[in-house]
Amino acid sequence: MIATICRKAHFNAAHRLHNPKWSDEKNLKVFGKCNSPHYHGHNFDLEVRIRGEVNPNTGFVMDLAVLGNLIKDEVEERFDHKNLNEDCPEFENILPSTEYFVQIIYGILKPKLEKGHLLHITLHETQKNSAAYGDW
Ligand SMILES: Nc1nc2c(c(=O)[nH]1)N=C([C@H](O)[C@H](O)COP(=O)(O)OP(=O)(O)OP(=O)(O)O)CN2
Ligand SMILES: [Zn+2]
Repeated sequence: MIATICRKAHFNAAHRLHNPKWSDEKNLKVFGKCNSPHYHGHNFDLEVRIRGEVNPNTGFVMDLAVLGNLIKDEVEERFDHKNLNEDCPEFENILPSTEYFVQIIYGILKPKLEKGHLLHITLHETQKNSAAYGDW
């Protein structure tokens, strides 16, 4: 039997949307208040879904506590209370949009999973804004 499990996590981070290839005027026009040179913060909510075969001996696709620790060690420790533009090498040449951020988190977690486990991530930047990326 195939099932999908989900673990949620939460962290805070600051960012600024600014494309260095553009003038300050164009950045302000495109990104508006998100271009503020003083940055702004978000309370990010993360949903990590794993799809795979249910192990008949445990009833688990994967132990959710193990998945929780993986997210804590690899994602929360790395990004919580960080300035994405200034503190995180992952964003050195990448805009810290939700679309790119969710793809970066996928790239961090995917190699840590068992072969055969599919991964799908949703990252909520605000209660209204989110992006998703994954194997399905
Ligand atoms: N496709 C995307 N659009 C936007 C992103 C993004 O990551 N992907 N990010 C932002 C900003 O980070 C911004 O901080 C949040 O945007 P916005 O919805 O304008 O802000 P609010 O939550 O304050 O929404 P209100 O409707 O003004 O309450 C922008 N766009
Ligand atoms: Zn923002």
